[in-house]
Amino acid sequence: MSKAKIAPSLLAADFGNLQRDVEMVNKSEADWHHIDIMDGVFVPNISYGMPVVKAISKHATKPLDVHLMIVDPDRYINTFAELGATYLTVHYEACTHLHRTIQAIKAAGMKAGVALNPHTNVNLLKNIIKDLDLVLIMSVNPGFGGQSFIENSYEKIRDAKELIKMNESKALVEVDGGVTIKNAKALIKAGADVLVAGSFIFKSGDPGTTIKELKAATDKWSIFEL
Ligand SMILES: O=C(CO)[C@H](O)[C@H](O)COP(=O)(O)O
Repeated sequence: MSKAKIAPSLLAADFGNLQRDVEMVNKSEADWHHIDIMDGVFVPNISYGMPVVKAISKHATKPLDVHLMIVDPDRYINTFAELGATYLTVHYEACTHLHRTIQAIKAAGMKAGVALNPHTNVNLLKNIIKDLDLVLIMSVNPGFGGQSFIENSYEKIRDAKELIKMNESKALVEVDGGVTIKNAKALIKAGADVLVAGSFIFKSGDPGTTIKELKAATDKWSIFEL
């Protein structure tokens, strides 16, 4: 099996020192920059918008993994392509015409992901899974960092992996919310390919070292213990 990727969530970064924190991720052993866009409508919080993503993109040297927690995401697909997003993930619950949205993301040159809220059944993706590059299992209710991990997420990760396998999809399984070094092993064992971690990394005393430790631990589990 391939090694799990680490995607630090910049939602937990110090916005007064955003360039410093983006450069810390550049220099670290993390794989992607995870960028959370919240509109105050789909989720009860507003994070940041295009000017901030533009500033992140200017300094980031790793793939931008953009998670849209917004209604009607089709309006901004081309904008995020221009801003340099590698992955663009929309919410299943926010898309009336999900197939059309996914095709538009791919036509704009990005990899397409679908995120599922904690209550949303993974099997609802059955008819679109072959078209996806990423399935994002939300392991907290989206909108805020620093929440507790929802335990039934392990089962959803297993379900997503099974659906991907059954349909010969190449989609990666990403998990987001309440991820720490304590649950990382179980998440990888359940089938997670990408771990998003915000508070655990940025609220630690030394984020670069925390990423290194998380990466070292996940590499070990990916190779030797599963
Ligand atoms: O999408 C998100 C919130 O909606 C965040 O990426 C997620 O919550 C990560 O934060 P933390 O690791 O602090 O839980």
